[in-house]
Amino acid sequence: MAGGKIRKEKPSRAGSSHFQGGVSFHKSKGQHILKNPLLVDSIVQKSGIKSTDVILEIGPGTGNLTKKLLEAGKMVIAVELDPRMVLELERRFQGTPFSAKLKVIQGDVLKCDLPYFDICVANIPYQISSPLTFKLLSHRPAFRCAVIMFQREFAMRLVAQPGDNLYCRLSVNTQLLARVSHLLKVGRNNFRPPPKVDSSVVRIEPRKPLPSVNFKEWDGLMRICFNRKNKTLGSIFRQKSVLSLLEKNYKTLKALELSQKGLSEDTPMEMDVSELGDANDDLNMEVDDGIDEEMELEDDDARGEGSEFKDKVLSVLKQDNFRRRGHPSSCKRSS
Ligand SMILES: C[S@@+](CC[C@H](N)C(=O)[O-])C[C@H]1O[C@@H](n2cnc3c(N)ncnc32)[C@H](O)[C@@H]1O
Repeated sequence: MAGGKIRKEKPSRAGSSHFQGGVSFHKSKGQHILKNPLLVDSIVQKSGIKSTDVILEIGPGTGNLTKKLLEAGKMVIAVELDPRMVLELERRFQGTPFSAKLKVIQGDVLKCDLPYFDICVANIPYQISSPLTFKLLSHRPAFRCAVIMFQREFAMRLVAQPGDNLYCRLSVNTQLLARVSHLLKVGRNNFRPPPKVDSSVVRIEPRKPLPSVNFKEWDGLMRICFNRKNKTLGSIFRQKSVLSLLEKNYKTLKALELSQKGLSEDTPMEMDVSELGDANDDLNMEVDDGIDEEMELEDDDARGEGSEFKDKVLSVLKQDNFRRRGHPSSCKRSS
């Protein structure tokens, strides 16, 4: 498999601590190696690996976690972007009983086809957190669970519940597809070189079966709910632009229903759920799209032309108590 483009970086000073086995670490590739063996043991133990498991490791680096995974499972498939790390990894296990159990794929995990695996255990480069999470969740057949080290804030957003400050589109979309739980807080000094942020290990267990939802439509709805800073659901859904967008989509849906085709083709399994993860999730929580100042319709205004649809939306808001108040982070989950 082709490797990613390697950018030349200034090597660290000889003798600095940012080396292992003669390999220097590149922060731009998220190379923060786990240096605390007790932490590695704890991650492996909490993963619940069975001796029959095929384990996927993303970004094995110099192999500190890989070694423990090889001891615990039947096979480790490790996807690593950096050819220097691949060489180091192969050198480390050459001539040991582990070499037959290890398959290394050199390349960008976001671009390669993943093989079958039972469980994923990884200390990943944080810049690919969101697309990787949704790539894993769209993988078929679905795996049993993933135990992954994330940047602390990203991890807290994954597990956030309605009412939490960090509850966002990422929380809703992930929890739609998987059960997520926080396993372990990890301080920055457990890594070499230490990153600027703290980390957390999270368990992700795909829901089986997946809820019967058209993910593209769902994500569109979530973008409307969460992308506007400091807006309540009540005011978002009373905005002229949102109402007319929803009405347009509603009419398209009705037209499709009438022509009796199109709908049954969009079963959830056929949708690519990897589209639910985008770069924004890794960088910031909310996108202010600049239409916050748009006029909200008063209920009477909203009942003008095409009012049947607007009435529907307003009645849903009223019914669920979102007419005036209720930021998306305070909406209650039904499951
Ligand atoms: C945080 S380090 C983890 C290293 C090792 N697993 C450990 O815990 O000590 C992340 C690793 O992912 C690799 N990496 C970065 N981007 C990647 C990508 N897109 N696909 C696969 N591996 C990647 C880096 O080269 C690095 O080895």
